[in-house]
Amino acid sequence: MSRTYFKVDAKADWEVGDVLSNDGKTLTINPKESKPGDCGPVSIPRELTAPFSASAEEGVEDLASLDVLHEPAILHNLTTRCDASKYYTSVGDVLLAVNPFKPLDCYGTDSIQAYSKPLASPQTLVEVDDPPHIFKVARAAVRSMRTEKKSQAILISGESGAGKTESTKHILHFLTHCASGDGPRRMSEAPVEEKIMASNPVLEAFGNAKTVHNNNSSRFGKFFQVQYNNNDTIVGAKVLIYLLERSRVAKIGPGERNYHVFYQLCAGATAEQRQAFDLGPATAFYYLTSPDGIVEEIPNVDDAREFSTLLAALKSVGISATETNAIMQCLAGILHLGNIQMVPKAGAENASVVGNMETLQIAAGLLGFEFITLEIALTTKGLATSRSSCYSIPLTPHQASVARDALAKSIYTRIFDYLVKKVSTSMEAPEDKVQRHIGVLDIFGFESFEKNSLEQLCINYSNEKLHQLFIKAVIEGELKLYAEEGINVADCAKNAEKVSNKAFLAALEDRRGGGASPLVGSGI
Ligand SMILES: Nc1ncnc2c1ncn2[C@@H]1O[C@H](COP(=O)(O)OP(=O)(O)OP(=O)(O)O)[C@@H](O)[C@H]1O
Repeated sequence: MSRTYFKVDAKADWEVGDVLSNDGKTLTINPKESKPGDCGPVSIPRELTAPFSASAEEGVEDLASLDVLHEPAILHNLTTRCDASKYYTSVGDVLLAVNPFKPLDCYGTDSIQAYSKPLASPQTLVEVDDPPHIFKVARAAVRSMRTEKKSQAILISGESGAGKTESTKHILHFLTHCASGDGPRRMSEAPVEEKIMASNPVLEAFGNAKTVHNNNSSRFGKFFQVQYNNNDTIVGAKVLIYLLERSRVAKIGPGERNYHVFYQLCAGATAEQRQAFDLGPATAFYYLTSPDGIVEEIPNVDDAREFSTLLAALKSVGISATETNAIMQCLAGILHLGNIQMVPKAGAENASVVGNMETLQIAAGLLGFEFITLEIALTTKGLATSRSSCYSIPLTPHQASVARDALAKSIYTRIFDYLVKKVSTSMEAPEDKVQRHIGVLDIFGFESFEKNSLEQLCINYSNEKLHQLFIKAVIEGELKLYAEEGINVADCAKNAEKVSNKAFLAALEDRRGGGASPLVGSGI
Protein backbone atom coordinates (compact mmCIF):
# COMPACT_ATOMS: atom_id res chain seq x y z
CA MET A 1 0.00 0.00 0.00
CA SER A 2 1.39 3.44 -0.87
CA ARG A 3 0.79 6.83 0.61
CA THR A 4 -0.52 9.81 -1.31
CA TYR A 5 -1.70 13.37 -0.86
CA PHE A 6 -5.27 14.03 -1.95
CA LYS A 7 -8.07 16.51 -1.64
CA VAL A 8 -11.75 15.79 -1.78
CA ASP A 9 -12.43 18.71 -4.12
CA ALA A 10 -10.37 21.41 -5.79
CA LYS A 11 -10.97 23.92 -2.99
CA ALA A 12 -10.43 21.53 -0.08
CA ASP A 13 -7.26 21.19 2.02
CA TRP A 14 -4.68 18.55 1.21
CA GLU A 15 -4.87 15.36 3.25
CA VAL A 16 -2.74 12.24 3.53
CA GLY A 17 -4.10 8.76 2.86
CA ASP A 18 -3.21 5.18 1.90
CA VAL A 19 -4.00 4.09 -1.65
CA LEU A 20 -6.17 0.97 -1.55
CA SER A 21 -6.63 0.70 -5.31
CA ASN A 22 -5.83 2.65 -8.43
CA ASP A 23 -7.39 2.18 -11.89
CA GLY A 24 -5.32 4.96 -13.49
CA LYS A 25 -8.18 7.47 -13.39
CA THR A 26 -9.52 7.14 -9.86
CA LEU A 27 -7.81 6.20 -6.64
CA THR A 28 -9.54 4.64 -3.67
CA ILE A 29 -7.91 6.15 -0.62
CA ASN A 30 -8.14 5.51 3.08
CA PRO A 31 -7.65 8.89 4.82
CA LYS A 32 -4.92 8.81 7.46
CA GLU A 33 -6.82 11.07 9.80
CA SER A 34 -10.54 10.57 10.04
CA LYS A 35 -12.73 13.63 10.46
CA PRO A 36 -16.26 13.88 11.85
CA GLY A 37 -18.68 12.63 9.22
CA ASP A 38 -16.08 10.54 7.38
CA CYS A 39 -17.29 7.14 6.33
CA GLY A 40 -14.24 5.16 5.31
CA PRO A 41 -12.29 5.10 2.03
CA VAL A 42 -12.92 7.79 -0.60
CA SER A 43 -12.72 7.73 -4.40
CA ILE A 44 -10.56 10.58 -5.67
CA PRO A 45 -9.83 11.51 -9.30
CA ARG A 46 -6.13 11.24 -10.09
CA GLU A 47 -5.88 15.03 -10.74
CA LEU A 48 -6.68 15.68 -7.08
CA THR A 49 -3.82 13.57 -5.80
CA ALA A 50 -0.09 14.24 -5.58
CA PRO A 51 2.99 12.12 -4.86
CA PHE A 52 3.68 11.59 -1.18
CA SER A 53 6.89 13.02 0.26
CA ALA A 54 8.65 10.82 2.80
CA SER A 55 11.08 13.64 3.61
CA ALA A 56 8.20 16.05 4.34
CA GLU A 57 6.98 13.57 6.92
CA GLU A 58 10.40 13.78 8.58
CA GLY A 59 10.43 17.58 8.25
CA VAL A 60 13.53 18.78 6.39
CA GLU A 61 15.25 22.08 7.29
CA ASP A 62 15.46 23.25 3.68
CA LEU A 63 12.53 22.83 1.31
CA ALA A 64 15.04 22.54 -1.53
CA SER A 65 15.97 19.10 -0.19
CA LEU A 66 12.44 17.65 -0.33
CA ASP A 67 12.22 14.47 -2.41
CA VAL A 68 9.22 15.93 -4.27
CA LEU A 69 8.45 19.60 -4.44
CA HIS A 70 4.83 20.64 -4.69
CA GLU A 71 2.26 22.42 -2.56
CA PRO A 72 1.11 19.48 -0.39
CA ALA A 73 4.69 18.39 0.32
CA ILE A 74 5.66 21.94 1.31
CA LEU A 75 2.63 22.28 3.57
CA HIS A 76 3.22 18.84 5.04
CA ASN A 77 6.86 19.70 5.73
CA LEU A 78 5.93 22.95 7.45
CA THR A 79 3.27 21.21 9.52
CA THR A 80 5.72 18.51 10.61
CA ARG A 81 8.21 21.18 11.68
CA CYS A 82 5.59 23.26 13.50
CA ASP A 83 4.43 20.17 15.38
CA ALA A 84 8.03 19.86 16.56
CA SER A 85 8.05 23.58 17.55
CA LYS A 86 10.33 24.47 14.62
CA TYR A 87 8.75 27.53 13.05
CA TYR A 88 11.55 28.48 10.65
CA THR A 89 12.37 26.62 7.43
CA SER A 90 14.83 27.56 4.70
CA VAL A 91 14.17 27.64 0.97
CA GLY A 92 17.72 28.07 -0.24
CA ASP A 93 18.70 31.58 0.84
CA VAL A 94 15.13 32.53 1.69
CA LEU A 95 13.69 32.00 5.16
CA LEU A 96 10.11 30.87 5.61
CA ALA A 97 8.60 31.80 8.98
CA VAL A 98 5.36 30.32 10.24
CA ASN A 99 3.53 32.48 12.77
CA PRO A 100 3.48 30.52 16.06
CA PHE A 101 0.87 32.84 17.64
CA LYS A 102 2.50 32.20 21.00
CA PRO A 103 5.64 33.50 22.71
CA LEU A 104 8.75 31.50 21.80
CA ASP A 105 11.91 31.21 23.84
CA CYS A 106 14.25 31.26 20.83
CA TYR A 107 14.97 34.99 20.77
CA GLY A 108 16.82 35.38 24.07
CA THR A 109 20.44 36.19 24.85
CA ASP A 110 21.49 32.56 24.31
CA SER A 111 20.14 32.57 20.77
CA ILE A 112 21.73 35.92 19.99
CA GLN A 113 25.05 34.60 21.21
CA ALA A 114 24.67 31.35 19.32
CA TYR A 115 23.90 33.10 16.03
CA SER A 116 26.50 35.82 16.43
CA LYS A 117 29.47 33.62 17.26
CA PRO A 118 32.49 33.97 14.94
CA LEU A 119 32.10 31.83 11.82
CA ALA A 120 34.44 28.96 11.08
CA SER A 121 35.30 30.35 7.67
CA PRO A 122 35.60 34.05 6.93
CA GLN A 123 34.28 33.34 3.42
CA THR A 124 30.89 32.05 4.49
CA LEU A 125 27.83 34.12 5.35
CA VAL A 126 26.29 31.69 7.80
CA GLU A 127 27.20 28.54 9.66
CA VAL A 128 25.60 25.87 7.50
CA ASP A 129 24.81 23.70 10.50
CA ASP A 130 22.90 26.42 12.33
CA PRO A 131 19.19 25.66 12.07
CA PRO A 132 17.03 28.13 10.10
CA HIS A 133 16.26 31.18 12.22
CA ILE A 134 15.48 34.86 11.73
CA PHE A 135 18.82 35.66 13.42
CA LYS A 136 20.59 33.60 10.77
CA VAL A 137 19.19 35.91 8.10
CA ALA A 138 20.22 39.01 10.04
CA ARG A 139 23.64 37.50 10.58
CA ALA A 140 24.05 36.77 6.86
CA ALA A 141 23.18 40.40 6.08
CA VAL A 142 25.85 41.64 8.48
CA ARG A 143 28.41 39.25 6.99
CA SER A 144 27.51 40.23 3.41
CA MET A 145 27.84 43.88 4.32
CA ARG A 146 31.27 43.26 5.78
CA THR A 147 32.62 41.09 2.99
CA GLU A 148 31.07 42.90 0.02
CA LYS A 149 31.45 46.36 1.59
CA LYS A 150 27.96 47.10 0.34
CA SER A 151 24.62 47.98 1.91
CA GLN A 152 22.20 45.08 2.34
CA ALA A 153 18.43 44.76 2.53
CA ILE A 154 16.16 42.22 4.18
CA LEU A 155 12.75 42.01 2.58
CA ILE A 156 9.93 40.74 4.75
CA SER A 157 6.82 39.74 2.93
CA GLY A 158 3.59 37.96 3.77
CA GLU A 159 -0.12 38.58 4.12
CA SER A 160 -1.56 40.66 6.92
CA GLY A 161 -0.95 38.98 10.29
CA ALA A 162 1.79 36.69 8.96
CA GLY A 163 4.35 38.07 11.42
CA LYS A 164 6.35 40.64 9.41
CA THR A 165 6.46 43.34 12.07
CA GLU A 166 7.46 40.83 14.76
CA SER A 167 10.20 39.53 12.47
CA THR A 168 11.41 43.09 11.85
CA LYS A 169 11.63 43.64 15.59
CA HIS A 170 13.64 40.45 16.06
CA ILE A 171 16.03 41.47 13.29
CA LEU A 172 16.53 44.93 14.77
CA HIS A 173 17.00 43.39 18.20
CA PHE A 174 19.68 41.10 16.82
CA LEU A 175 21.42 43.84 14.84
CA THR A 176 21.54 46.20 17.80
CA HIS A 177 23.07 43.48 19.96
CA CYS A 178 25.56 42.32 17.42
CA ALA A 179 27.19 45.36 15.88
CA SER A 180 29.83 43.63 13.85
CA GLY A 181 28.35 40.23 13.29
CA ASP A 182 31.28 38.56 14.95
CA GLY A 183 30.73 38.01 18.61
CA PRO A 184 27.87 39.33 20.69
CA ARG A 185 28.01 42.90 21.74
CA ARG A 186 27.64 44.15 25.29
CA MET A 187 24.10 43.72 26.49
CA SER A 188 23.74 47.20 27.92
CA GLU A 189 22.63 49.22 24.94
CA ALA A 190 24.22 52.44 23.74
CA PRO A 191 21.90 55.43 23.21
CA VAL A 192 21.54 54.82 19.46
CA GLU A 193 20.52 51.19 19.92
CA GLU A 194 18.12 52.26 22.65
CA LYS A 195 16.57 54.80 20.30
CA ILE A 196 16.22 52.22 17.54
CA MET A 197 14.31 49.92 19.86
CA ALA A 198 12.27 52.81 21.34
CA SER A 199 11.16 53.93 17.88
CA ASN A 200 9.01 50.79 17.61
CA PRO A 201 6.42 51.58 20.30
CA VAL A 202 6.10 55.11 18.90
CA LEU A 203 5.56 53.99 15.32
CA GLU A 204 3.23 51.19 16.38
CA ALA A 205 1.09 53.42 18.62
CA PHE A 206 0.52 55.93 15.82
CA GLY A 207 0.66 53.65 12.79
CA ASN A 208 -0.84 50.32 13.93
CA ALA A 209 -4.42 49.34 14.62
CA LYS A 210 -6.58 46.30 15.24
CA THR A 211 -8.08 44.85 12.06
CA VAL A 212 -10.08 41.67 11.60
CA HIS A 213 -6.86 39.97 10.46
CA ASN A 214 -4.42 41.22 13.06
CA ASN A 215 -4.73 42.88 16.48
CA ASN A 216 -1.60 44.93 15.80
CA SER A 217 -1.71 45.52 12.08
CA SER A 218 0.75 48.00 10.53
CA ARG A 219 -1.26 50.51 8.56
CA PHE A 220 1.81 51.96 6.85
CA GLY A 221 4.93 50.61 5.22
CA LYS A 222 8.33 51.20 6.73
CA PHE A 223 11.89 50.82 5.57
CA PHE A 224 14.22 50.79 8.52
CA GLN A 225 17.89 51.42 7.82
CA VAL A 226 20.47 50.58 10.46
CA GLN A 227 23.50 52.72 9.63
CA TYR A 228 27.08 51.49 10.00
CA ASN A 229 30.45 53.21 9.81
CA ASN A 230 33.56 51.89 8.10
CA ASN A 231 34.32 49.64 11.09
CA ASP A 232 30.85 48.09 10.80
CA THR A 233 29.75 49.64 14.04
CA ILE A 234 26.21 50.96 14.32
CA VAL A 235 26.27 54.75 14.23
CA GLY A 236 22.60 55.51 13.71
CA ALA A 237 19.38 54.56 11.97
CA LYS A 238 16.84 56.04 9.64
CA VAL A 239 13.22 55.22 9.02
CA LEU A 240 11.32 55.89 5.81
CA ILE A 241 7.58 55.39 5.69
CA TYR A 242 5.07 54.76 2.93
CA LEU A 243 1.34 55.41 2.67
CA LEU A 244 -0.38 55.66 6.04
CA GLU A 245 -3.97 54.44 5.85
CA ARG A 246 -5.69 57.81 6.34
CA SER A 247 -9.28 56.63 6.04
CA ARG A 248 -9.02 54.74 9.35
CA VAL A 249 -8.83 58.01 11.30
CA ALA A 250 -12.45 58.82 10.48
CA LYS A 251 -13.98 55.41 9.75
CA ILE A 252 -13.41 51.91 11.04
CA GLY A 253 -15.00 48.66 9.94
CA PRO A 254 -16.85 46.12 12.11
CA GLY A 255 -14.53 44.41 14.61
CA GLU A 256 -11.79 46.98 14.03
CA ARG A 257 -10.20 49.83 15.92
CA ASN A 258 -8.76 53.21 15.09
CA TYR A 259 -5.03 53.84 15.67
CA HIS A 260 -3.85 52.47 19.04
CA VAL A 261 -2.75 55.86 20.34
CA PHE A 262 -6.31 57.19 20.61
CA TYR A 263 -7.38 54.37 22.93
CA GLN A 264 -4.14 54.64 24.89
CA LEU A 265 -4.75 58.35 25.43
CA CYS A 266 -8.35 57.81 26.57
CA ALA A 267 -7.28 55.07 28.98
CA GLY A 268 -3.99 56.47 30.25
CA ALA A 269 -4.28 60.28 30.29
CA THR A 270 -3.59 62.03 33.59
CA ALA A 271 -6.44 63.73 35.48
CA GLU A 272 -5.03 67.09 34.33
CA GLN A 273 -5.02 66.02 30.70
CA ARG A 274 -8.54 64.65 31.02
CA GLN A 275 -9.75 67.98 32.24
CA ALA A 276 -7.73 70.09 29.81
CA PHE A 277 -8.67 67.94 26.80
CA ASP A 278 -12.25 67.21 27.87
CA LEU A 279 -11.44 63.53 27.56
CA GLY A 280 -13.93 60.79 28.33
CA PRO A 281 -13.66 57.05 27.78
CA ALA A 282 -13.12 55.80 24.23
CA THR A 283 -16.85 55.04 24.00
CA ALA A 284 -17.53 58.80 24.11
CA PHE A 285 -15.95 59.32 20.69
CA TYR A 286 -17.58 58.53 17.41
CA TYR A 287 -14.24 57.92 15.62
CA LEU A 288 -13.32 55.21 18.13
CA THR A 289 -16.47 53.13 17.90
CA SER A 290 -17.12 50.54 15.23
CA PRO A 291 -20.30 50.72 13.09
CA ASP A 292 -22.05 48.44 15.60
CA GLY A 293 -21.40 51.10 18.25
CA ILE A 294 -18.85 49.29 20.37
CA VAL A 295 -15.24 49.89 21.27
CA GLU A 296 -13.28 46.75 20.49
CA GLU A 297 -10.96 45.44 23.20
CA ILE A 298 -7.68 43.72 22.35
CA PRO A 299 -7.14 40.59 24.45
CA ASN A 300 -4.18 40.87 26.85
CA VAL A 301 -3.56 44.50 25.96
CA ASP A 302 -3.89 47.17 28.64
CA ASP A 303 -4.22 50.52 26.83
CA ALA A 304 -3.33 52.54 29.94
CA ARG A 305 -0.09 50.58 30.40
CA GLU A 306 0.69 50.91 26.70
CA PHE A 307 0.27 54.67 27.11
CA SER A 308 3.02 54.72 29.77
CA THR A 309 5.26 52.69 27.45
CA LEU A 310 4.54 55.17 24.66
CA LEU A 311 5.41 58.17 26.84
CA ALA A 312 8.72 56.55 27.85
CA ALA A 313 9.48 55.73 24.20
CA LEU A 314 8.68 59.29 23.09
CA LYS A 315 11.11 60.54 25.71
CA SER A 316 13.80 58.10 24.51
CA VAL A 317 13.56 59.33 20.93
CA GLY A 318 14.02 62.91 22.10
CA ILE A 319 10.47 64.26 22.10
CA SER A 320 10.05 66.66 24.99
CA ALA A 321 7.21 66.53 27.51
CA THR A 322 5.83 69.80 26.11
CA GLU A 323 5.80 68.44 22.56
CA THR A 324 4.23 65.21 23.74
CA ASN A 325 1.49 67.13 25.50
CA ALA A 326 0.88 69.22 22.37
CA ILE A 327 0.59 66.05 20.27
CA MET A 328 -1.89 64.56 22.75
CA GLN A 329 -3.88 67.80 22.67
CA CYS A 330 -4.14 67.60 18.87
CA LEU A 331 -5.22 63.95 19.10
CA ALA A 332 -7.95 64.92 21.57
CA GLY A 333 -8.90 67.74 19.16
CA ILE A 334 -9.32 65.17 16.36
CA LEU A 335 -11.58 63.05 18.57
CA HIS A 336 -13.81 66.03 19.40
CA LEU A 337 -13.80 67.06 15.74
CA GLY A 338 -15.26 63.65 14.94
CA ASN A 339 -18.11 64.26 17.37
CA ILE A 340 -19.25 67.44 15.60
CA GLN A 341 -22.66 66.88 14.05
CA MET A 342 -23.70 68.55 10.84
CA VAL A 343 -27.41 69.28 10.54
CA PRO A 344 -29.53 70.93 7.82
CA LYS A 345 -29.77 74.71 8.10
CA ALA A 346 -33.33 75.82 8.85
CA GLY A 347 -34.93 77.44 5.82
CA ALA A 348 -31.93 76.96 3.55
CA GLU A 349 -31.93 73.99 1.27
CA ASN A 350 -28.53 72.37 0.71
CA ALA A 351 -26.87 74.22 3.56
CA SER A 352 -25.73 72.97 6.94
CA VAL A 353 -24.91 74.18 10.42
CA VAL A 354 -23.10 72.61 13.33
CA GLY A 355 -25.62 70.87 15.56
CA ASN A 356 -23.49 70.86 18.72
CA MET A 357 -21.62 74.14 19.00
CA GLU A 358 -20.11 73.20 22.36
CA THR A 359 -18.22 70.29 20.81
CA LEU A 360 -17.07 72.52 17.96
CA GLN A 361 -15.74 75.02 20.50
CA ILE A 362 -13.82 72.30 22.36
CA ALA A 363 -12.33 70.93 19.12
CA ALA A 364 -11.41 74.42 17.89
CA GLY A 365 -9.80 75.28 21.23
CA LEU A 366 -7.70 72.10 21.27
CA LEU A 367 -6.64 72.45 17.64
CA GLY A 368 -5.82 76.16 17.95
CA PHE A 369 -8.55 77.52 15.65
CA GLU A 370 -10.97 80.40 16.14
CA PHE A 371 -14.22 78.49 16.51
CA ILE A 372 -15.96 80.69 13.95
CA THR A 373 -13.16 79.99 11.44
CA LEU A 374 -13.59 76.27 12.01
CA GLU A 375 -17.35 76.49 11.60
CA ILE A 376 -17.04 78.36 8.29
CA ALA A 377 -14.36 75.94 7.08
CA LEU A 378 -16.56 72.93 7.82
CA THR A 379 -19.88 74.20 6.50
CA THR A 380 -18.85 76.13 3.38
CA LYS A 381 -16.37 75.97 0.58
CA GLY A 382 -14.74 78.85 -1.24
CA LEU A 383 -14.93 79.20 -4.99
CA ALA A 384 -12.55 81.64 -6.65
CA THR A 385 -13.99 83.03 -9.87
CA SER A 386 -11.17 85.43 -10.54
CA ARG A 387 -8.04 86.64 -8.80
CA SER A 388 -9.99 89.12 -6.74
CA SER A 389 -13.38 87.51 -6.18
CA CYS A 390 -14.18 84.44 -4.13
CA TYR A 391 -17.63 83.09 -3.32
CA SER A 392 -18.60 81.10 -0.31
CA ILE A 393 -20.79 78.12 -1.22
CA PRO A 394 -22.73 76.33 1.53
CA LEU A 395 -22.19 72.60 1.98
CA THR A 396 -24.93 70.06 2.59
CA PRO A 397 -24.75 68.16 5.93
CA HIS A 398 -23.18 65.20 4.09
CA GLN A 399 -20.58 67.38 2.35
CA ALA A 400 -19.82 69.15 5.62
CA SER A 401 -19.27 65.78 7.34
CA VAL A 402 -16.88 64.81 4.55
CA ALA A 403 -15.01 68.12 5.05
CA ARG A 404 -14.85 67.46 8.83
CA ASP A 405 -13.41 63.96 8.27
CA ALA A 406 -10.95 65.24 5.67
CA LEU A 407 -9.65 67.77 8.18
CA ALA A 408 -9.29 65.07 10.87
CA LYS A 409 -7.40 62.77 8.48
CA SER A 410 -5.17 65.56 7.32
CA ILE A 411 -4.22 66.65 10.85
CA TYR A 412 -3.52 63.06 11.90
CA THR A 413 -1.34 62.39 8.84
CA ARG A 414 0.68 65.51 9.61
CA ILE A 415 1.16 64.48 13.22
CA PHE A 416 2.32 61.06 12.03
CA ASP A 417 4.72 62.51 9.44
CA TYR A 418 6.07 64.95 12.01
CA LEU A 419 6.66 62.17 14.52
CA VAL A 420 8.36 59.89 12.01
CA LYS A 421 10.64 62.75 11.01
CA LYS A 422 11.47 63.48 14.64
CA VAL A 423 12.10 59.79 15.38
CA SER A 424 14.27 59.38 12.31
CA THR A 425 16.24 62.58 12.89
CA SER A 426 16.89 61.65 16.49
CA MET A 427 18.52 58.37 15.38
CA GLU A 428 20.23 59.45 12.18
CA ALA A 429 24.00 59.71 12.09
CA PRO A 430 25.75 62.56 10.25
CA GLU A 431 26.12 61.67 6.57
CA ASP A 432 29.92 61.62 6.63
CA LYS A 433 29.91 58.96 9.35
CA VAL A 434 27.67 56.51 7.46
CA GLN A 435 29.34 54.08 5.09
CA ARG A 436 26.68 51.42 4.66
CA HIS A 437 23.37 50.29 6.04
CA ILE A 438 21.26 47.19 6.51
CA GLY A 439 17.70 47.93 5.49
CA VAL A 440 14.68 46.02 6.74
CA LEU A 441 11.53 46.45 4.71
CA ASP A 442 8.26 45.79 6.51
CA ILE A 443 5.23 46.86 4.52
CA PHE A 444 1.55 46.32 5.22
CA GLY A 445 0.60 42.81 4.15
CA PHE A 446 -1.82 41.70 1.45
CA GLU A 447 -5.39 41.95 2.74
CA SER A 448 -8.96 41.54 1.63
CA PHE A 449 -11.88 42.75 3.74
CA GLU A 450 -15.60 42.45 3.15
CA LYS A 451 -15.48 46.04 1.92
CA ASN A 452 -12.22 47.17 0.34
CA SER A 453 -11.20 50.74 -0.50
CA LEU A 454 -8.53 52.53 -2.50
CA GLU A 455 -6.09 51.83 0.33
CA GLN A 456 -6.50 48.05 -0.05
CA LEU A 457 -5.89 48.44 -3.79
CA CYS A 458 -2.67 50.36 -3.08
CA ILE A 459 -1.58 47.93 -0.33
CA ASN A 460 -2.22 44.86 -2.48
CA TYR A 461 -0.69 46.46 -5.57
CA SER A 462 2.52 47.31 -3.69
CA ASN A 463 2.63 43.73 -2.36
CA GLU A 464 2.27 42.36 -5.88
CA LYS A 465 5.03 44.65 -7.17
CA LEU A 466 7.30 43.69 -4.30
CA HIS A 467 6.66 40.03 -4.90
CA GLN A 468 7.45 40.50 -8.57
CA LEU A 469 10.70 42.25 -7.70
CA PHE A 470 11.61 39.51 -5.27
CA ILE A 471 10.95 36.74 -7.81
CA LYS A 472 12.96 38.62 -10.41
CA ALA A 473 15.89 39.14 -8.01
CA VAL A 474 15.88 35.50 -6.89
CA ILE A 475 15.61 34.06 -10.40
CA GLU A 476 18.19 36.46 -11.80
CA GLY A 477 20.51 35.55 -8.90
CA GLU A 478 20.11 31.84 -9.67
CA LEU A 479 20.67 32.37 -13.40
CA LYS A 480 23.85 34.33 -12.64
CA LEU A 481 25.05 31.49 -10.43
CA TYR A 482 24.33 28.93 -13.16
CA ALA A 483 26.17 31.06 -15.72
CA GLU A 484 29.18 31.35 -13.38
CA GLU A 485 29.21 27.56 -13.04
CA GLY A 486 28.98 27.12 -16.81
CA ILE A 487 25.53 25.56 -16.75
CA ASN A 488 23.42 26.18 -19.83
CA VAL A 489 19.98 26.91 -18.44
CA ALA A 490 18.14 26.54 -21.76
CA ASP A 491 19.54 23.02 -22.26
CA CYS A 492 18.78 22.12 -18.67
CA ALA A 493 15.18 23.23 -19.04
CA LYS A 494 14.76 21.13 -22.21
CA ASN A 495 16.32 18.09 -20.55
CA ALA A 496 14.23 18.52 -17.43
CA GLU A 497 11.11 18.64 -19.57
CA LYS A 498 12.14 15.46 -21.40
CA VAL A 499 12.99 13.71 -18.13
CA SER A 500 9.77 14.71 -16.44
CA ASN A 501 7.73 13.70 -19.52
CA LYS A 502 9.49 10.33 -19.53
CA ALA A 503 8.94 9.92 -15.81
CA PHE A 504 5.32 10.89 -16.21
CA LEU A 505 4.76 8.33 -18.96
CA ALA A 506 6.55 5.69 -16.93
CA ALA A 507 4.37 6.47 -13.97
CA LEU A 508 1.25 6.20 -16.06
CA GLU A 509 2.42 2.86 -17.44
CA ASP A 510 3.15 1.75 -13.91
CA ARG A 511 -0.30 2.76 -12.78
CA ARG A 512 -1.98 1.04 -15.69
CA GLY A 513 -0.29 -2.07 -14.48
CA GLY A 514 -1.85 -1.51 -11.07
CA GLY A 515 1.50 -0.89 -9.34
CA ALA A 516 2.03 1.85 -6.78
CA SER A 517 3.88 4.86 -8.09
CA PRO A 518 5.49 7.83 -6.42
CA LEU A 519 4.43 9.99 -9.32
CA VAL A 520 0.72 10.06 -8.63
CA GLY A 521 -1.12 13.27 -9.36
CA SER A 522 -1.20 16.41 -11.34
CA GLY A 523 1.84 17.97 -9.79
CA ILE A 524 4.29 16.40 -12.26
N1 LIG B 1 7.73 35.18 15.97
C1 LIG B 1 6.58 35.33 16.63
N2 LIG B 1 6.46 34.86 17.88
C2 LIG B 1 5.30 34.97 18.56
N3 LIG B 1 4.18 35.56 18.06
C3 LIG B 1 4.24 36.06 16.82
C4 LIG B 1 5.44 35.98 16.03
N4 LIG B 1 5.18 36.55 14.84
C5 LIG B 1 3.92 36.97 14.89
N5 LIG B 1 3.34 36.70 16.07
C6 LIG B 1 1.94 37.00 16.48
O1 LIG B 1 1.18 37.35 15.33
C7 LIG B 1 0.66 38.68 15.44
C8 LIG B 1 0.71 39.34 14.07
O2 LIG B 1 2.06 39.53 13.69
P1 LIG B 1 2.56 40.86 12.95
O3 LIG B 1 1.90 42.05 13.51
O4 LIG B 1 4.03 40.82 12.94
O5 LIG B 1 1.95 40.60 11.49
P2 LIG B 1 2.23 41.43 10.15
O6 LIG B 1 2.61 40.44 9.12
O7 LIG B 1 3.19 42.54 10.42
O8 LIG B 1 0.77 41.98 9.83
P3 LIG B 1 0.32 43.33 9.10
O9 LIG B 1 0.66 43.21 7.67
O10 LIG B 1 -1.16 43.34 9.34
O11 LIG B 1 1.02 44.45 9.80
C9 LIG B 1 1.53 39.36 16.50
O12 LIG B 1 0.84 40.38 17.17
C10 LIG B 1 1.87 38.20 17.42
O13 LIG B 1 0.79 37.94 18.30
